[in-house]
Amino acid sequence: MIRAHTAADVRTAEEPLLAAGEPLMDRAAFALATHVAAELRERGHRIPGSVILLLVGGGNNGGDALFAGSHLARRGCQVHAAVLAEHPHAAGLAAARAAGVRVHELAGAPDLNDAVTALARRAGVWVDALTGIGARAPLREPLAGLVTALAAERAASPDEPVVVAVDVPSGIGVDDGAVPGPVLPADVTVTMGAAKPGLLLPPAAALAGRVEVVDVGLEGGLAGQAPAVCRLSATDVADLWPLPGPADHKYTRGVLGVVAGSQTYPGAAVLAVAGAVRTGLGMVRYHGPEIPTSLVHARHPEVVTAPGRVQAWAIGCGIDPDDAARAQEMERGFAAGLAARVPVVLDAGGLSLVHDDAHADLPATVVLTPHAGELALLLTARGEDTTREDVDAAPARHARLAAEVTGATVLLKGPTTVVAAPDGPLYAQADATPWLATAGAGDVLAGVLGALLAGYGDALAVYAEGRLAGVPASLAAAAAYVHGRAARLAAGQGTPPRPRDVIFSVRRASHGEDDISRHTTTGQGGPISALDVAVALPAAVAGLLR
Ligand SMILES: NC(=O)C1=CN([C@@H]2O[C@H](COP(=O)(O)OP(=O)(O)OC[C@H]3O[C@@H](n4cnc5c(N)ncnc54)[C@H](O)[C@@H]3O)[C@@H](O)[C@H]2O)[C@@H](O)CC1
Ligand SMILES: [K+]
Repeated sequence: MIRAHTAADVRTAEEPLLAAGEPLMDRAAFALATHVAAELRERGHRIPGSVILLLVGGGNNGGDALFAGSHLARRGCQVHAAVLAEHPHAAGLAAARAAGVRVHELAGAPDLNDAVTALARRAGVWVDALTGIGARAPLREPLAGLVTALAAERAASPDEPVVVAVDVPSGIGVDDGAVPGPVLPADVTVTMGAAKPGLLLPPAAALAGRVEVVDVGLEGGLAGQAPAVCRLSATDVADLWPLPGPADHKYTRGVLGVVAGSQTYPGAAVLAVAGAVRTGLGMVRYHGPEIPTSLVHARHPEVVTAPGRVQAWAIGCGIDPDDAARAQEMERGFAAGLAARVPVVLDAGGLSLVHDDAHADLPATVVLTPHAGELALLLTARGEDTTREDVDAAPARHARLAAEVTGATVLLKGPTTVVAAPDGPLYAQADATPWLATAGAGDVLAGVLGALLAGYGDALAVYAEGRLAGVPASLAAAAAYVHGRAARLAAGQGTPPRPRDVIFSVRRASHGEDDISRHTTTGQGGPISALDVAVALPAAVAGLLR
């Protein structure tokens, strides 16, 4: 699991170490230099003679780069430092000069953008050390204008330079993932001590590239702090996955009640049921009119239509809340789920059930699965005027707000799926592929999540009491992971990139385990349908449990 900690928590953890004279910046700089060298090697460049540009701001972030630059200069690189602050890190500057780094003091220069762009044009690696966790986004001028110019230069450059961000891409919201101004997109972010929330959360996460976490010795200090954002890896999901034992039968494995699909959208029923059945559970009880029931049966003869006890509900895919009969059925399922204190997934039309506060103060075992537009409608209906654009600009904040307003767990769908409970850590899962942006994919996810929640059986009922309210959130993140993994398999892209929790300052050899992700995430893959995703689920789960 990747655990991201806020800037304040990182500072608290580093304080006693700095007081004890621990060389945190030396470790950070050495690891940074090692990663830059590895990037050069990976692109087939020799390290001696490579041209590197450091973009140096006024704080310790700039200090990291200056010390790293001195290591690289000693390894034969031609290192240029564009120093953009009046008072750069003094010891870092001295070390850089002593090692032969060419220092260009450009603070206040009238032709700043031209001067830095000219240096950038000659460099194969740009190290973004303008600001780190000590800065508040957005970047101020003149750095904002400079970053805009550099981003344009990079996009126009025939052989794009590698951009390595130090700690965070300068200008992102470190704690909230906001992108309120210009940011130079990075290929790699080398982050110190622990991942930061903005490296996992959209929209900033998309600007961070691959994230390498450097162990500078903060782990002990951070162990006592709750992470702000988590990202589950395959191992975490496997640990959460309910496995059938020899004594299990269909009822102990979990039964899911599904209210999905309608005359108008019959396919949603098939897809939600396919998602559930192929994720693995004891039984699906489907509630619906003749069409889509006949379609569901044609594809899944194992589905039962007789009402009875269930351990979870999945409600709302392919249902228009204005369809009175279906709306009534949704309401019945929801009320039954709440009364029995079993988990309920509300998707699509099912979200209308919480547009008013008729069911106030929901338990965290109710999981809402909106996309950005649906979340905006829900928040607006609950008195928090919100547009889709607002949600896209700050997905995590709005998911959390919806969780606080309703009490439920909120899984906000998007290229990065964000899960928020009313409290506890957020989850940010980026396991899928853009090929997954296709009709019906969300119906499959509702089925996956419903099956996983049902698989926990009555055990989850205790969480409805408010204890361990974060468990449904971790299961929702696990469902997003498996859904994304199935999509990648279906698209022919292999398994999701393996998040690397900690990369030690000395990088392992290129055949090491850490390189698995590169081999499995190359190829662009190809188009998939929602049903393809459902079909790939058993293999996705099996691969996970291997
Ligand atoms: N936390 C840790 O354990 C470690 C942190 N280190 C580094 O130290 C960094 C934090 O250093 P600092 O606290 O000095 O702060 P930063 O270097 O992040 O930022 C401070 C500098 O940015 C400028 N600034 C602030 N907001 C700005 C804005 N909106 N626009 C333009 N300029 C702005 C300030 O004037 C100052 O010069 C980390 O990001 C990391 O790179 C490492 O050296 C060692 C270990
Ligand atoms: K930076």
